[in-house]
Amino acid sequence: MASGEASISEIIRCTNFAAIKHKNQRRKDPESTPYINHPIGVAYILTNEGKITDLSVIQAALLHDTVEDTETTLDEIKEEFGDEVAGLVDEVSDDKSLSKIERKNLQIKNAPHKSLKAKLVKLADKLYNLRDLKRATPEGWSEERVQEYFVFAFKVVAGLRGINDAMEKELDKLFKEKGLSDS
Ligand SMILES: Nc1nc2c(ncn2[C@@H]2O[C@H](COP(=O)(O)OP(=O)(O)O)[C@@H](OP(=O)(O)OP(=O)(O)O)[C@H]2O)c(=O)[nH]1
Ligand SMILES: [Mn+2]
Repeated sequence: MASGEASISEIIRCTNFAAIKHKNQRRKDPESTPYINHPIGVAYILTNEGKITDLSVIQAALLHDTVEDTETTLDEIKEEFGDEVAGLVDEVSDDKSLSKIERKNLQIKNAPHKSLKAKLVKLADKLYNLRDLKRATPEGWSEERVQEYFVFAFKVVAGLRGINDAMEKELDKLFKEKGLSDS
């Protein structure tokens, strides 16, 4: 079998796994969009805009919120998708036993030390979420909370820069609209 065909099968297997894991979860927008739209959209930002075709990065993107937000364990990811993908999912997962403030601060602090592949997933995750915030305000979020998320994302992205011009330019457009800029 050609390697491209093998990758297509792997990507669909991975998408199916994530869809099953997120099946009962919805986004926080007023329409309660199915949660799986987010990991699929993150993977699509990576291929379509980031021009990333590395299989492990795309798999990690599809799986990136399974361990953090569902019952899925890293061992399960390892069993199904191997050590590299499991390592990437681990790198992009917050430790949910910590307080929200601690988790957010750790993301800012740790971003510069992540692997290149994990940084790519994190950039695409933030780009998706900021576009989503622009599209619809999550239920119960004030304008202040939206702005706080932009400021938080800006600080995380500061530690992820210099790796993908296309995604960084798109992020900068959104930051600029919110009065955030590097210079
Ligand atoms: N913009 C937006 N976000 C939504 C929506 N529904 C769910 N989310 C998720 O909410 C998280 C951001 O909300 P917060 O209040 O900051 O975080 P929390 O869910 O962890 O408490 C993101 O998690 P994450 O992907 O793990 O990213 P991050 O928190 O690590 O940045 C995002 O994917 C929605 O409708 N719009
Ligand atoms: Mn996410």
